[in-house]
Amino acid sequence: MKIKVCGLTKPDQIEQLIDLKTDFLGFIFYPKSSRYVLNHLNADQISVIPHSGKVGVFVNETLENIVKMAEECSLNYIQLHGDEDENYIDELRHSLNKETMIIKVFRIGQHSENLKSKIQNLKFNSDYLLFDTDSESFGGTGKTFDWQILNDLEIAKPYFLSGGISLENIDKLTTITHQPFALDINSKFETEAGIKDLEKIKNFYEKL
Ligand SMILES: O=C(O)c1ccccc1N[C@@H]1O[C@H](COP(=O)(O)O)[C@@H](O)[C@H]1O
Repeated sequence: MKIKVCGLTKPDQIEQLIDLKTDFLGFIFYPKSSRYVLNHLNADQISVIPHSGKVGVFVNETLENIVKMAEECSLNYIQLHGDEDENYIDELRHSLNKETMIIKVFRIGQHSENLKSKIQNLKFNSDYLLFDTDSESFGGTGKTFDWQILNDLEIAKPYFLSGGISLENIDKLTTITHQPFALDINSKFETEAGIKDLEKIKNFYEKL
């Protein structure tokens, strides 16, 4: 199973994660987040990171800004973490470089009764799905959702599992029938927002 480490802000930590063969490096491009990458790194610094799994996380951002950031930062994946609809994704697809993949997020909360029909009716114009816990801040809360909900869905795309994944709950992964393509870890592996605890991440790799 692949691993994405999200919310990166520090060049030395990015280097260490590359040495650990981390599959995806996640950068938050949501200005309201405490992990907003452009407060720490500029576009050139992100662009030269030697990795083919650079993911930019956006929340209800304009198409123009996403395309600009994708180009300037040489992003390989765009993670749409807001309320972007299928028309928006179609437009984005046509505006992005052909090699750039799109990950559409479904935030699962208390009002997710119609999630099943939403997923079943999708045109699936994204390349990947990502399931995270819903919250007012959109993500990065460290809270999990009930993973059993996934057992009730037909998931027609490879998906990232996210939302409060930690060393403590990773054992429960076996209760999910359709296994994730990748695990997305973030706030449970930090000493403070945007600063990763590399020892914890190494333990996580060993536990998998
Ligand atoms: O991390 C953030 O600050 C953030 C802000 C807004 C949208 C998404 C964000 N992060 C994403 O949230 C999930 C889960 O994180 P956590 O493990 O619950 O802390 C992850 O996909 C991040 O990409």
